Amino acid sequence: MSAVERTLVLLKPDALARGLVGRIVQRFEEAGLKVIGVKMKLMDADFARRHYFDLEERFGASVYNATATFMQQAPVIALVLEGAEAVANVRRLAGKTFPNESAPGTIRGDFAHTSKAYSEANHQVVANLIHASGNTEEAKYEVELWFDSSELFEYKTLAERFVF
Ligand SMILES: Nc1ncnc2c1ncn2[C@@H]1O[C@H](COP(=O)(O)OP(=O)(O)OP(=O)(O)O)[C@@H](O)[C@H]1O
Repeated sequence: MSAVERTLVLLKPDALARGLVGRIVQRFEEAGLKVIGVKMKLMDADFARRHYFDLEERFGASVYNATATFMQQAPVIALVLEGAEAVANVRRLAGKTFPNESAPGTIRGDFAHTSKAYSEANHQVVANLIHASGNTEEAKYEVELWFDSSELFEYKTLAERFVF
């Protein structure tokens, strides 16, 4: 079933360090997605564990530790995006986990280039610029983890909410 959905995006420390915040947000806006929530936050170890609660189980302790440490080294920008099938569409715009496998035209494919092999040789950190919720269940969990409902903008009219 297709629907208007909300999804969480994190602009990771490499996106901020490289000055790509505006260009990445522009990609989502150009695709018709609306920003309905935004904040900057320095994650602590507890919050990183809550955000990446299944990463250690999926990829092991070294990937978890490297990712959690990387995400805590500088603030990230969290966005809630709203649009038609926003979860899958944001993943499509983001590209694959490893930027070298991401098609040109995607955010990771256009603005990054490193590979799994490079990541393995460099402390298991993949500089892939953004996080995007993986599915609708994860999106619900992550939006509620990062934002209070009072921090999200509710579009009041169909014209405001319309997604192209
Ligand atoms: N093999 C790996 N080596 C290094 N880091 C990894 C590896 N696998 C996953 N990660 C890190 O964990 C994050 C989450 O992994 P996941 O498989 O959910 O990736 P994704 O769905 O492409 O990205 P994200 O969930 O961050 O949007 C990745 O974005 C990356 O930062």
